[in-house]
Amino acid sequence: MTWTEADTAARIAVPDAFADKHRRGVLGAITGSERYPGAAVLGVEAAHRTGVGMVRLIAPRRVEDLVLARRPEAVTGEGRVEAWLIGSGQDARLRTATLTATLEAALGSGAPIVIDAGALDLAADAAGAAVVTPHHGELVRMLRQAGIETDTEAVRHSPGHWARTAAEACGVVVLLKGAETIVAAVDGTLIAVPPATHWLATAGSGDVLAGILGALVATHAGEVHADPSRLAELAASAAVVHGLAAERASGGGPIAALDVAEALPATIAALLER
Ligand SMILES: NC(=O)C1=CN([C@@H]2O[C@H](COP(=O)(O)OP(=O)(O)OC[C@H]3O[C@@H](n4cnc5c(N)ncnc54)[C@H](O)[C@@H]3O)[C@@H](O)[C@H]2O)[C@@H](O)CC1
Ligand SMILES: Nc1ncnc2c1ncn2[C@@H]1O[C@H](COP(=O)(O)OP(=O)(O)O)[C@@H](O)[C@H]1O
Repeated sequence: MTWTEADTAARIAVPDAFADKHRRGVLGAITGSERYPGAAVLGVEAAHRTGVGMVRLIAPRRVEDLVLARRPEAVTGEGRVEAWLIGSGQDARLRTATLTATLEAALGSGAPIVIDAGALDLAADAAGAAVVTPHHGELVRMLRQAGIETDTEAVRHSPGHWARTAAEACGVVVLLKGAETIVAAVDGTLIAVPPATHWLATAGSGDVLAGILGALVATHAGEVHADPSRLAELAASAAVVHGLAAERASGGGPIAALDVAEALPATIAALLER
């Protein structure tokens, strides 16, 4: 199955007269680190520009300061959230015990969760519906952790096969990034995403994708609770929005990751007008 723009437009939660920032959905983001603070900036920016009630960021002070300088809308510290985004801009090898405990609390909360980059090794601890967003190298690491041996060349050759293998082995939705983006549902169903501009192969564009997906999950958290299979559809929708925003930002030329995030509102408006 190939996910279309019409499928994607149907997964955008448009606020109505009864909307308020809490009802629309609050995304909790545990992202960024001293080493990669920018990833948190990119993810929070992308989440706001995709449309979400609120973003609560839990991060070191320097990360908070940088995010707030760009997005004063973000709220820092703990509080009620409908969904989580964790791991972007983190390195599992450098993780402190405090950060591990914070991530484990989010994973154990039962709220739907988007697991990226430096939290992928904790995916098995998710108590609720979970979607992981690895690139090829990260997928190989996840599979190894599950006792399945492969390499990036094999994943590049058969991305659908390896995404499905990881989804079934780990019990999570897998959004496998790369020149070709594929989503594997927990039951092994594959959803193909139309190819995006290759200008997307630039640092931080994956952090933007994670923020888009976080916002889509936070604004559909009730539906995901009722039917966890919805998560794969939201993952495919995030990838389509990401690709369209990249196309719009690029116009045929180079892009920086933040350009993709900035193009999100016009991209979503165009999708809804279809
Ligand atoms: N501005 C920022 O703060 C940025 C932070 N980032 C963060 O940097 C951390 C490390 O991420 P990386 O992916 O760089 O490092 P990783 O340690 O995950 O992997 C990089 C290694 O994996 C290999 N690899 C194999 N297949 C790959 C593929 N398809 N794409 C990319 N690398 C592949 C590369 O050769 C490289 O040696 C993550 O937490 C990420 O979120 C990056 O997103 C870049 C931008
Ligand atoms: N050759 C390519 N063509 C199109 N999109 C690509 C290509 N390579 C990577 N991408 C996309 O760019 C993003 C890169 O994400 P990721 O590898 O996590 O990078 P980063 O960690 O720097 O954010 C993903 O959305 C991926 O699908």
